[in-house]
Amino acid sequence: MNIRKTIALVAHDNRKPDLLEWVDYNWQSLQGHKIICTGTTGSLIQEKFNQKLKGSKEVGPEIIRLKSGPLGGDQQLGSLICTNEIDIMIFLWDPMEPQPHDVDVKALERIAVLYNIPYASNRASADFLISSELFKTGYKPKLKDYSSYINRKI
Ligand SMILES: O=C(CO)COP(=O)(O)O
Repeated sequence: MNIRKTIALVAHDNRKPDLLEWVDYNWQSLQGHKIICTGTTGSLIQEKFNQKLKGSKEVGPEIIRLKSGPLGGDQQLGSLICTNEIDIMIFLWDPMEPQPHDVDVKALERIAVLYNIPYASNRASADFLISSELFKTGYKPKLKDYSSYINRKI
């Protein structure tokens, strides 16, 4: 990944206030990067940047909104991870409430682990991630070699 990173930001409804507070605190560190969100999270983060930059000449980060999570947004995000288009994911999922698309959530988490992208699922991890020296530099996650699986005899 380059210095300019593509960062996925996603939160379930009960965790959106947490994520917005985190963005509010870290918005300057997010400037210059590209942000990809599921639909509703993306609208709220866009609003947050509009608020932060109101009356300033500075422009906010590019924010791309996918579909809302339950409507396929998690799957779209997983697909972007498979094609190496996401460098980092911060996904504050709700540990207290089942979601209609729990299977999609699980699939997204699995793909994030499979592709070894830095992934934070709570605020403390997100804090460590954004304050890491590696956040400011290029970094290449090491990928496991799956060639023996791909070339297996069937
Ligand atoms: O459900 C989500 C992630 O699983 C988030 O979707 P929204 O950002 O559209 O609320």
